Amino acid sequence: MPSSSTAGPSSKTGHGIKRVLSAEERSTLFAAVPQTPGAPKPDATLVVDGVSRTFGGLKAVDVAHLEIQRGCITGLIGPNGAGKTTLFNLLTGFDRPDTGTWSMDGQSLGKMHPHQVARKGVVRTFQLTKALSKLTVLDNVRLGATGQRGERIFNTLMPWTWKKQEKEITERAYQLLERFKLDTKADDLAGSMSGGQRKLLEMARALMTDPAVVMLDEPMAGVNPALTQSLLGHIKSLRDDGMTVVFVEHDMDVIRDISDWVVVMAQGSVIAESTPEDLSNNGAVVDAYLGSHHDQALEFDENGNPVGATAELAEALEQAEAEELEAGGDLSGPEFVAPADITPAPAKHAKEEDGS
Ligand SMILES: Nc1ncnc2c1ncn2[C@@H]1O[C@H](COP(=O)(O)OP(=O)(O)OP(=O)(O)O)[C@@H](O)[C@H]1O
Repeated sequence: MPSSSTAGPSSKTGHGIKRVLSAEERSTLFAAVPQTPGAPKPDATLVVDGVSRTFGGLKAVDVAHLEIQRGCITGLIGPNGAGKTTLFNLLTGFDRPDTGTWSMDGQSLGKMHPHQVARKGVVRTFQLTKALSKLTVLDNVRLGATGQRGERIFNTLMPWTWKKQEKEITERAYQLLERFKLDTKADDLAGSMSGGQRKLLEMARALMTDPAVVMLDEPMAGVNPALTQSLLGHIKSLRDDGMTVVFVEHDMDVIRDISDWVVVMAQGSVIAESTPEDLSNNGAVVDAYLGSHHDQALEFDENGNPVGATAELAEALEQAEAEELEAGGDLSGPEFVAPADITPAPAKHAKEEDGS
């Protein structure tokens, strides 16, 4: 494993090695990384090799090689169904691959259950939050602690061994609730919280094990704009505490705002890697992602007729359909593909369009 020469302060207080890098160090570091799929990183913490997962006939994930740089925020993007969540599931023990190996700091994480992966220092949150609505906010966070002594039958016979630990767990849960400004809600039922607050709760729970790598699956989904900025700040603060963050996101503004590096997946594979600034110059990204993205902004006039880039897109589609029919083709089948050279309108997040 290559080790960093770009050293900021490093620590090993929780699991794995944490390294705090300044903005300048991060930008210098990535300036030297080739913008190609599977690019080696100067100080990779997670390394994935040949990981594949098939559902029926569909290859949901087929990642030949991927390295995640320590102490930085890596954004993972790709069209719906690209395999992002499945890759998260595989790497964190929630699913089993058909092939492949992956490791953190040279230690294999394969064939482990999620709580074992968490003990090694890699935690994740879910696209749909998994807060237990009938438990209090505090208890939800406490559940993030793994390997409590009281869980073992032998230890239940010796309450003094776990009572101390119980107290420590509760104290840590309170600290995390304070960090996410949820401490005033500690005794509320999790079911009473808003979508955004649940995302914060999930992050608090994930931090209970003091992880080195935090994987966030669409942390902004379903969050109202007022909380978005606060969530973004919290994600940056994870990195600023030396954690490595990998997060899935569809909103390109968010990706550009907080990612140090972006990995692009399509049809299960990593098809591009890039700095956020260079994303829109990458042809593969534009073709595979922006051009087919569900949040692509469509514009219509008051009569419902497409205008601007949307009109061009509609016209190109009509022409492609006409050509296909003229050539004796059939538009009902899945094999009909719209031309790739249609210039997409700039991607825009749905929440901007509906004004919510
Ligand atoms: N348990 C499953 N059984 C069958 N097919 C699955 C299963 N999980 C995922 N898939 C399929 O695998 C492919 C990849 O799905 P995945 O959810 O990983 O994509 P994604 O990039 O996370 O998409 P999105 O952005 O919509 O969340 C999709 O075609 C999906 O339908």
